[in-house]
Amino acid sequence: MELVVDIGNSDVVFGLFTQEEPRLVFRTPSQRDLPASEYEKRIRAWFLENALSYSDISGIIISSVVPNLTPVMEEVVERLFSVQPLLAGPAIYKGLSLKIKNPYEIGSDLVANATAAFTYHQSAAIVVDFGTALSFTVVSAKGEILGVNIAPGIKTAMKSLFQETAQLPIIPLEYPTTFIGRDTVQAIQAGILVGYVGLVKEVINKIKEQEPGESFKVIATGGLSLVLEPLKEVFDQTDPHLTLKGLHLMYQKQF
Ligand SMILES: Nc1ncnc2c1ncn2[C@@H]1O[C@H](COP(=O)(O)OP(=O)(O)O)[C@@H](O)[C@H]1O
Ligand SMILES: CC(C)(COP(=O)(O)O)[C@@H](O)C(=O)NCCC(=O)O
Ligand SMILES: [K+]
Repeated sequence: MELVVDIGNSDVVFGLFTQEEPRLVFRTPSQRDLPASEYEKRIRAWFLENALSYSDISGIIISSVVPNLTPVMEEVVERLFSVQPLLAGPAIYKGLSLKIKNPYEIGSDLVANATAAFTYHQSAAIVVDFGTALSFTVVSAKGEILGVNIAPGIKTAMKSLFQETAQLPIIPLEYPTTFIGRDTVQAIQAGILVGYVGLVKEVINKIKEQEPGESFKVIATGGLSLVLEPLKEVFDQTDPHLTLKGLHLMYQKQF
């Protein structure tokens, strides 16, 4: 059984794989200042709750877009499982070519998204990841990563509005039923959620305009991928575990 670890800016997500779909997934906040012992405690609790045994883990891959947490998590999994983890990075990006300036700059989570999209669909793809950042990873029909677009994630935009103003509250991320806010919560929901639907559509349209020869599948993933209901019709597929699955594929492609 393989353990896949996706260290994002909001959460660390762990997935256990024996086949294409993860058997179990565990999500825990990615706090940059926590010691290894705290993450070890959380993984131990997860294994205990699910009656899993450490010796069942035969391989591990870690993707991290939070450099401080990379050595912490490497230390934890080596100690718990006595397995040397593979670290997702340019040395193991197999099967995709990167048409970007610097392969070390792109987030390994985004390469994992592209790997899964291209492996499953064998077509050009735009992967929209609704994480701490909102990202668009563009893959050609030849399996080249053409580039990435990055905007603040939905929750990140909402939190920064709260932090930068005296009177605006944190609001539930629910798509509004009215587009003219009659109280502050409605006003922010209408501004952010309706605005983000437009942002996503416009970025996808511009990507398509720039690459008229490609026929893109549009795939959504990330913790907030279901929040913008009107985008359902824009996405060919929504897969909350796409990044984990891409990392698992990346692991398998090494052997
Ligand atoms: N099922 C869910 N429903 C609502 N929010 C979620 C869900 N899963 C994750 N989230 C939230 O979505 C946000 C983005 O999560 P994620 O995509 O894991 O971000 P990152 O990869 O940047 O850590 C986080 O604030 C997370 O708590
Ligand atoms: C774009 C990201 C911030 C997304 O991270 P996430 O929202 O999943 O935490 C991350 O992939 C990253 O730090 N990338 C490096 C910059 C780049 O991909 O060009
Ligand atoms: K992510």
